[in-house]
Amino acid sequence: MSAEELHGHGFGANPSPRIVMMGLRRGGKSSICQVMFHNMQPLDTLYIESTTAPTTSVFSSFIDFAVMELPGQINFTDAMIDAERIFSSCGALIYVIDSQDEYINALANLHSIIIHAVNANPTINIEVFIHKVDGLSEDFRLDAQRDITQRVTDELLDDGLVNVSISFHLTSIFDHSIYEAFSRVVQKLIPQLATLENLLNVLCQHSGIDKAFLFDIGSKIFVATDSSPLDIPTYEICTDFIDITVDMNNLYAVDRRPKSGSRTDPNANSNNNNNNNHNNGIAVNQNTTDRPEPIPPGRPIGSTSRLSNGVILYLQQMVKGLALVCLMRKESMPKIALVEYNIEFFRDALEQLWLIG
Ligand SMILES: Nc1nc2c(ncn2[C@@H]2O[C@H](COP(=O)(O)OP(=O)(O)OP(=O)(O)O)[C@@H](O)[C@H]2O)c(=O)[nH]1
Repeated sequence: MSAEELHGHGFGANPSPRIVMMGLRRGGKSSICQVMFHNMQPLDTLYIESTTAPTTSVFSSFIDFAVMELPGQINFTDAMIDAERIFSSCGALIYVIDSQDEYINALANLHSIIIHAVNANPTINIEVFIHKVDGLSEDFRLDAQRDITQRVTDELLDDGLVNVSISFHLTSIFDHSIYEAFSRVVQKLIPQLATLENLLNVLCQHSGIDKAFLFDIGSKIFVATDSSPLDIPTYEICTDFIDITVDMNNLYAVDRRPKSGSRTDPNANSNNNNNNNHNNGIAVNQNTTDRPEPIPPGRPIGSTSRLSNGVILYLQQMVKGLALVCLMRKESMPKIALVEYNIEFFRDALEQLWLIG
């Protein structure tokens, strides 16, 4: 792979901050990108072909991201590969390790990549995905994490690299762990994160909400959450609730496109500009003409549901394809008008933050 090939695949043309994804062959990089950003079913990744050239996935959320996957065989000793150019303007390096395979070679490869990355960009976040943990028992997962963390940090210390920002995540495309890990990676790159968390804390405190998330509806990455403890089952319930809400909205959405011959609705157009990337699931295509037209988004999605244990789930779409998802106890339900009143303030604050951000 030449430097031209590397840079010809969108590096430099895409919105920042960028995330670079690397790792040995068959580690699971393409599968992660396909499942996260292209809605591929995890089982279908079995048939993915090996990546031979860099590929970029762009997704637009509170801020815009480009995730670039580099092929497993990239070699930084090749004079044509310019590590400075790859890493200098990227926010995070995700390194994917196949935990079901012998990982000693992967650790050596990771170490040399960290050295190149940190030399080019000392503030880069190194995110190690200990991947495919669905095939390991709970004990083995923790052992693998402990062993990999120990080996990687020892080697960095030996090289005098003490200030490297490095995190380790146990991941699998077969459960929600990959979404949680990616959320953590993305959150570190959002400059307004502390403000978003503060806003969510204030909203929870004043509205009887136990837990609140700000989700990107398209990718199900959570952009921020309040400071109360987070457990995976809660996160899973929220992502399932988003899926159900979007599906239900599809069923009952109104086609707001102007009828043929009628004048274009200017509001529909301006809505479309704002939400173009995130209108999946907001309106159904009922067009009967030959060429499918882009569908302007309908009303923002929203729904409330009560679980069998009495917990209330509440979802409201906010700006930029983001959704606020809250969990409340049933005692908060009589105060739902207050909750919704406070959420309107939250939405205003979010709009202002987005406009000035
Ligand atoms: N069990 C399990 N298998 C996975 C997981 N993620 C990916 N795989 C499988 O791993 C294999 C390799 O995945 P790829 O996504 O092609 O790996 P890659 O790192 O992109 O490989 P190259 O393109 O060769 O660099 C596929 O058969 C996937 O189905 C996971 O979380 N668990």
